Amino acid sequence: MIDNRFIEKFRALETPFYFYDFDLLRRTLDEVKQESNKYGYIVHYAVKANANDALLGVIRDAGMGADCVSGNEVAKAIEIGIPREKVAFAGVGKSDKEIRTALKNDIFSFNCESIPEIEVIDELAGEIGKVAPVAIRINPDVDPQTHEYITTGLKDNKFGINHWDFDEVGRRLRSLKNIRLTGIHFHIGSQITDISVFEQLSLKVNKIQEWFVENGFHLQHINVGGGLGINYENPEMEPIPDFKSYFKAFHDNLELQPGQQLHFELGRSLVAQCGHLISRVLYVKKGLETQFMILDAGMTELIRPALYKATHKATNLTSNGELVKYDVVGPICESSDTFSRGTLMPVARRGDLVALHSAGAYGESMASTYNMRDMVKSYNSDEL
Ligand SMILES: Cc1ncc(COP(=O)(O)O)c(C=O)c1O
Ligand SMILES: N[C@@H](CCCC[NH3+])C(=O)O
Repeated sequence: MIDNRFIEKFRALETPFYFYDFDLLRRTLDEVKQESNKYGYIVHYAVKANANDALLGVIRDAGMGADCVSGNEVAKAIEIGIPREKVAFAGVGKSDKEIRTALKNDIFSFNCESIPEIEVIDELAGEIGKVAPVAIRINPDVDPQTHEYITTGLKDNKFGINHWDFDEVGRRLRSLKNIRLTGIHFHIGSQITDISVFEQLSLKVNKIQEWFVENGFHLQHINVGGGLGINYENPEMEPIPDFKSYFKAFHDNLELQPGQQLHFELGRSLVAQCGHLISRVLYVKKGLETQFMILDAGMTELIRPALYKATHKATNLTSNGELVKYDVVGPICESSDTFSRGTLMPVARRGDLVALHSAGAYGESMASTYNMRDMVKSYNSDEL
């Protein structure tokens, strides 16, 4: 999964660090463009998945737009050179400062998540004599069949506007002068591996679109968010996700009006498999019934296992000895700082390099300095 020439380079580097394989990233972006172009669909990148500068540069060079969830993400996308007319801003709690940043930058769309938010955007746009382009984020109540913490489109989730508020939204859209409705937006969750979920979403979108048409609203675009999952258990079998089936699910089920554009905001499926967290074995220690492999990387660098009990396949890059069962853990002062339990891996020694795979999405972007640790570094295949 990681070319030997890079492993040789890793030996001289201080760990832990993220390593991004930009060749795989470019191939993934080529594939997503090829499959989405078949239907004229437009793909944006969800910056929250990974805002690493070099990685964002590759995304920009691929011509993608950016889905942002904070004022700083909006500013970063624009600073990196993503055209402002391809930048969208979502999020349930946009602050006045963040809204002003986005207004100042004349972004493509504010994806609005509540009636009070629409009113504030109207007010702040009015103060500077602008009309803000607004897409209404709708909660379609579709179960994405994923972890409850990354489920976002069920009716009791905090995200989006529910159907019982549509009439009220319609009144605001007609009366407020400093906003302009451009589209509707959905995002039902992340790490979705059952394609039929996207078929269900498409059918719900058709129904919801009917309401807007019946009420005299024209929608230039529909944004169905992101969510396509990846193979964490066997990343080597599926380095590039099945974009073909993904886009086809929408094409076969979602009815667009003439001239209407369908937008996507993919995060994980674009960047997860190109990223690996590289660490060293600090100690191997005997537990009651197990052996602990204690790495110099922990939940500060990759929080997903601690937060969602997520799996990241681990490989010892420098040992091919006999297989031993390990609990692979980090150095942080929390019992949840555990990457996996009872994992069969080649016998480990102090100093071995261990990679945690599929870590390009929600790895570095969720890293912290808890326990006063250093912020994790990163390298990519272009520079090594
Ligand atoms: C509004 C929005 N769009 C897009 C994404 C990207 O999702 P994913 O990484 O699952 O493709 C997210 C994160 O879940 C999101 O909250
Ligand atoms: N951070 C989550 C994804 C959340 C997506 C944002 N809505 C993960 O690591 O899987």
